[in-house]
Amino acid sequence: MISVRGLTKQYGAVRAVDDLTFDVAPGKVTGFLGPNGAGKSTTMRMVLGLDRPTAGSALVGGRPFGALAEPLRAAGALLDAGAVHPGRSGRDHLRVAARTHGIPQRRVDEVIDQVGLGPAARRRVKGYSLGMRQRLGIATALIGDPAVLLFDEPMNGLDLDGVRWVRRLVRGLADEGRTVLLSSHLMSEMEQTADHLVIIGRGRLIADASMQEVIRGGAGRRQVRVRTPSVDDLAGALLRAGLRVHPAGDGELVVDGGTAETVGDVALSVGAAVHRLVEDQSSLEEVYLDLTGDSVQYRVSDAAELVTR
Ligand SMILES: Nc1ncnc2c1ncn2[C@@H]1O[C@H](COP(=O)(O)OP(=O)(O)OP(=O)(O)O)[C@@H](O)[C@H]1O
Repeated sequence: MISVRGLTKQYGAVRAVDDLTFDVAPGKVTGFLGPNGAGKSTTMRMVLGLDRPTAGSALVGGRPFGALAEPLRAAGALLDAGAVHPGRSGRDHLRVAARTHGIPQRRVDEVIDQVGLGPAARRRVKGYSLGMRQRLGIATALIGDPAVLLFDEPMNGLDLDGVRWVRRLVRGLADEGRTVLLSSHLMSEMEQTADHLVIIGRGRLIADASMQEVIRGGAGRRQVRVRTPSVDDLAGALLRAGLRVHPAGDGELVVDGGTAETVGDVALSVGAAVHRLVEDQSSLEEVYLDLTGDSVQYRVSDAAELVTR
């Protein structure tokens, strides 16, 4: 369990994290989302005691990370996969991490297997691809067999296979009852992986809800597609019920704003047979863009303005 209360970080004039309060529960994958510069990494660093909060607190298992007797056993993290001594082999890096934290050396080979580093573990890190560095970073996070895991952009630099592997890995870790906080800009991956979402913008909390709730919250965009042999009757009844209706041809209507239940009930009330009824939910990407639209710090249009100045 991670508990964040009133967490705030001020860097000079920049309020990187602004009065954040949320919990990350065990047994779930919690996605941590926000535009560039929203404060995700700074929050994770404060959870791990790598940055001192200006105000508020971040606790791991009820205690500040810095106060934990065996920190790597309590929480493991992938923050910056580049932060590894380049002259060491991956295996040596893991051996040092294990030795420093009193973790049995057998864990080194276990995590090498777990992340699929294989024979590459004996090669120097400076020859690693970004994907191999990510795997090593994840192995380091796992070495203490921790109850809490924080992964900042673990899919960066991974190919499709690697991305799917991370998805299965984090799912498995959550299913074992661990607390998993995962940041990623890959919305479709997040939609498939996370159970719960914490969304921030400009350091502030925008949403803290289950994936279902967040996506349903985008219900303004929800559309229902209905096919009926009685297009005119049904369209008229839906309009009278206050819904917006667009004919989509081939006996199909697209209804804005309603749910499958309301459209089905209206059809029943006018005796219109329903041959197909589908609710198109917004994608996480659409809902996310709506939610964070006001808090995006850097926009393509801003960059274009800078170039033309
Ligand atoms: N050490 C620092 N000194 C000064 N400002 C900082 C420092 N670290 C972060 N910031 C600023 O704090 C804000 C939040 O940055 P942070 O890296 O936490 O965002 P993020 O959500 O992780 O972004 P990204 O998705 O781009 O990784 C940004 O405006 C950033 O420039």
